[in-house]
Amino acid sequence: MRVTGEHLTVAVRGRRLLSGVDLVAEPGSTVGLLGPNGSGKSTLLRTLAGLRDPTGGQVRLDGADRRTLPRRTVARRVAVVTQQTPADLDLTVRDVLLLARIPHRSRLAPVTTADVEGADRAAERAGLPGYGDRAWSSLSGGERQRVDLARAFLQDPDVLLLDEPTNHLDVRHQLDLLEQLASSPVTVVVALHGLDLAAQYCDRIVLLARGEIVAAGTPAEVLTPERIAAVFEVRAEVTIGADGRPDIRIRRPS
Ligand SMILES: Nc1ncnc2c1ncn2[C@@H]1O[C@H](COP(=O)(O)OP(=O)(O)OP(=O)(O)O)[C@@H](O)[C@H]1O
Repeated sequence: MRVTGEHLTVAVRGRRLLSGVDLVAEPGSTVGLLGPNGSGKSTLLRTLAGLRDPTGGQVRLDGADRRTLPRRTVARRVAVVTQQTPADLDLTVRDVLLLARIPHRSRLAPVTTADVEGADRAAERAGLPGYGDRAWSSLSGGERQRVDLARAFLQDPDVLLLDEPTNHLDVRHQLDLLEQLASSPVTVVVALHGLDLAAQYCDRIVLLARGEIVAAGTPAEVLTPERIAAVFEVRAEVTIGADGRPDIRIRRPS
């Protein structure tokens, strides 16, 4: 499914959080949103996800205005993982995973054994075997994040919108997740802070600063030392590898 943001503007009390942002995520591609703190990455993701209405512009899914599509269709086809999962949910890991199947079940249909088995298998795939009965609130930050991501995949969506999904993950789980995203047929838009990981795994990068797009294109086109210095105010050495992707080394300030 193609995700398009057309000239998206978001303003709150006269302050522009996004200004005329255009973005296209082609079916099956992985698009990375990069930018400094407060540059508008979460606002853009939440707007694409329909969690926030744009003040101007529109979001299209395969060309159709998102607002004209039935809610249930969108809930089935678009999975969202934001940074704002409440910590005090009185739910088990299995309960949280079962939420993924709600848009796929007919109304009032009970949870089936197959649903429960599917949820437990998803926990196992997330590296959390036997965690089904564990209280959600007892999980570590990284474990919660892995369950959240497992829930998104269990939804079997066409589009995944992820806000900093690696921020609690150890390095191996970061790589596992990005491998999974890059190799899946799902269209992914993902906000990331790691320039090196984004460069290695994303098909395209959209670089934001102060609510506007500074650059968009392949990682090699966008992540040049000059642009990294201008936007992030750090010095970086960039070499292009045999695969055409930039290898980014952030230097200690001298
Ligand atoms: N509801 C709101 N009211 C006022 N300002 C807001 C609101 N939501 C976000 N902002 C502001 O909009 C700007 C963009 O925020 P956003 O969370 O989109 O940035 P971000 O790029 O995701 O940042 P980070 O890297 O820190 O997560 C910030 O300056 C933030 O303070």
